[in-house]
Amino acid sequence: MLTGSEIEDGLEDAMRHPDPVIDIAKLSLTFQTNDGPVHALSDIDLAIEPGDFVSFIGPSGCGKTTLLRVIADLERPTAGSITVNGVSPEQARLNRAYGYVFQAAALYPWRSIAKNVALPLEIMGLSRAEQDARIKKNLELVNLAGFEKKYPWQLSGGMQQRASIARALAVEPNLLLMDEPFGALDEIVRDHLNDQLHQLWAKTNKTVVFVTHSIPEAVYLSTKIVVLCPRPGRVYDVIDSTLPRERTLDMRESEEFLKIAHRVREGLKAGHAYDD
Ligand SMILES: Nc1ncnc2c1ncn2[C@@H]1O[C@H](COP(=O)(O)OP(=O)(O)OP(=O)(O)O)[C@@H](O)[C@H]1O
Repeated sequence: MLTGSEIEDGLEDAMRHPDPVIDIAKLSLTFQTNDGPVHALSDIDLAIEPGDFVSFIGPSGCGKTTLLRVIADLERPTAGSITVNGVSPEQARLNRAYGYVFQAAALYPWRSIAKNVALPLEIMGLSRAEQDARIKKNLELVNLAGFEKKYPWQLSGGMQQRASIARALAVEPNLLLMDEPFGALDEIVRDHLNDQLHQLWAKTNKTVVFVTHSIPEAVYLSTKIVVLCPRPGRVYDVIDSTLPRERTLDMRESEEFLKIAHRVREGLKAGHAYDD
């Protein structure tokens, strides 16, 4: 039988080393195409802890979206293993473990903002009262309270993207998967949304996996930055951020920020050199 102090030690250890939300080992994915095999992902090892904000960054074609799609069970790996919340990606998808945000807001133009957020909740068969409560809570979280009755075309691009984040959050996942959600927006709007996303993450304590091409965006938002390189798509570097969890946009001028950005840039350069 375990003694009290052994149980305490075990609990402390579990708090220090929580079970990863995403655990990837020796994972590869090869697409078979008419032009021959495409090695989109090769030998990926990665653990993502609860509450992490992880960015995948790398040049076009290095497998960022494919890796996100594997986590979401939209692609199946050809080798290796992956668990999401301790179960297979398929089971995690069935458990509605994650919300997925695409590059385009992908809102239905004939539905109001509230009705767009409600869509997955209708599919889940939630009561009307529960749907209304979740719509209200999540639109408030993304600062869109008061826009329930508007249609997507009445909102700016940034607001539409916030609405699509509210829709992803409405299923109450512990994991948010975001594929270049701000890639199509101008820099000022993007800065603003990065700030809001950071606050939202800090408030909700979700685990976020975020695909980006932008070094400042990755460094500003992430607790962990995964630098990928192409042909075959693989992990070149994993950087645990030394910035405090609380972030402000003016930190982007700090020495620490520039040091991390430099390391990401070096990784991207080295990955390209392999390709040339
Ligand atoms: N369904 C598919 N069939 C065949 N090849 C594919 C498929 N999906 C992706 N690929 C290939 O796999 C590789 C990785 O693609 P992926 O879209 O994951 O890269 P990415 O890093 O997200 O690129 P980008 O930054 O341009 O979005 C590329 O060579 C791509 O052409």
